[in-house]
Amino acid sequence: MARAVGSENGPIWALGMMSGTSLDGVDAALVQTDGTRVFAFGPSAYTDYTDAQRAELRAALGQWPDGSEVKNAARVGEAAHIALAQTLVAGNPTDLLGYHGQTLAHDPANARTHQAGDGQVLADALEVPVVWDFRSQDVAEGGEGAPLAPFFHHACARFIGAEAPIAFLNLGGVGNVTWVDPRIDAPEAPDACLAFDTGPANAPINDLMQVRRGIALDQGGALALSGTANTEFVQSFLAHPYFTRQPPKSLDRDAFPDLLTSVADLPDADAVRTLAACAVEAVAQGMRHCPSPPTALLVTGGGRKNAALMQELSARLSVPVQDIDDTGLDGDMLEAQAFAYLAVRVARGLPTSAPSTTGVAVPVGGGRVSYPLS
Ligand SMILES: Nc1ncnc2c1ncn2[C@@H]1O[C@H](COP(=O)(O)OP(=O)(O)OP(=O)(O)O)[C@@H](O)[C@H]1O
Ligand SMILES: CC(=O)N[C@H]1[C@@H]2OC[C@@H](O2)[C@@H](O)[C@@H]1O[C@H](C)C(=O)O
Repeated sequence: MARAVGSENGPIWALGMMSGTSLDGVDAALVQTDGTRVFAFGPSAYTDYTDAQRAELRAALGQWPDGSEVKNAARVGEAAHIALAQTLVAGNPTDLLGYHGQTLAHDPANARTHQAGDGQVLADALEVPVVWDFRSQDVAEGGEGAPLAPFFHHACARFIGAEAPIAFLNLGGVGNVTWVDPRIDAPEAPDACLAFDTGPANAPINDLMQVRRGIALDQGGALALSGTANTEFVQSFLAHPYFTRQPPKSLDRDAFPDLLTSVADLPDADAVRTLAACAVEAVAQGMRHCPSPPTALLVTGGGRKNAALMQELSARLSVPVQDIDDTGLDGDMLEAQAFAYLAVRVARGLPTSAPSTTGVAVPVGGGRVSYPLS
């Protein structure tokens, strides 16, 4: 029965799971899709990593599969994903799983990307076929391996009935933008999407809060709102060659390793406000690459709850900036839903990225499928 997943054409229920770069926890969400259209969104769930789990994952950041901390990280990640998936699989029909795994290292220039864990372990534990290792094929064929959510954004734009170009901004640990034209049917068509990572977003803010205040994030952006950005620093940040590179382009979580030390002399509030301003300016630079002005910028990911980021985005951009939840989509679950959608595309032999989304030479369907042994 499991092997029929790829040969049927109708909608099925897929459970997508994502553990993002901010290392906060795991998102899981069900989507009913045929790999082209979204038919319905199902229940979702989230689990925070414990401090111990987060520390074990963090210890493996930057490591490749032979790294000394990788086995631990894989075990921790798999266990957290399995426990969360069980809560959803038990009560909901689930035909397929999309398992992204924690990105530990990402180096598309050298055709390498590494997400922790093994889909076979999940398939066996959950008794559901699992699509995983979504990014390797893309980087092997010359792509950036990221972002991969753009095809799903295209489907979402059509789901909400958008009739003109619209953009999605994910403010996770890293920021990424997808510009989509929903009037074009196939997301892999050359003019349907343009996508790229904008720059650091919440990751440096979280890191700073952790180092200076011993807390995980700047709740609501309150601390940033009480500070003032150091514009000189923001300008020097913008001189980084990443911002003049043409998209598609992607970033590793720690691609700007000097950010925190550079704001070391600023008071906490000014330092965090400066990092927020950097994230916003990176988006503003990125928006210049859009083929046409979008009708709106729909902000998804945890950063949409940071009022400093949202206020500055609105002030800085000429397009309307909107919390994606206002459209009826779920900004907390969009990435997990993306990997549900992409899993079905992989199972059905449809591409998951294209020259316009990752810079890959031709549209490519990444991902491996593991079937339960029993
Ligand atoms: N209420 C809030 N106030 C301020 N910031 C918040 C709030 N909620 C979440 N965030 C920020 O958003 C982050 C989580 O966002 P999200 O879950 O979208 O990131 P991610 O999926 O881990 O990263 P990525 O998309 O880069 O893989 C948190 O680590 C925090 O920085
Ligand atoms: C290599 C990797 O895991 N990249 C993530 C990260 O987090 C945000 C941004 O950087 C994006 O490129 C990507 O994730 C989303 C889900 C994507 O592939 O669309």
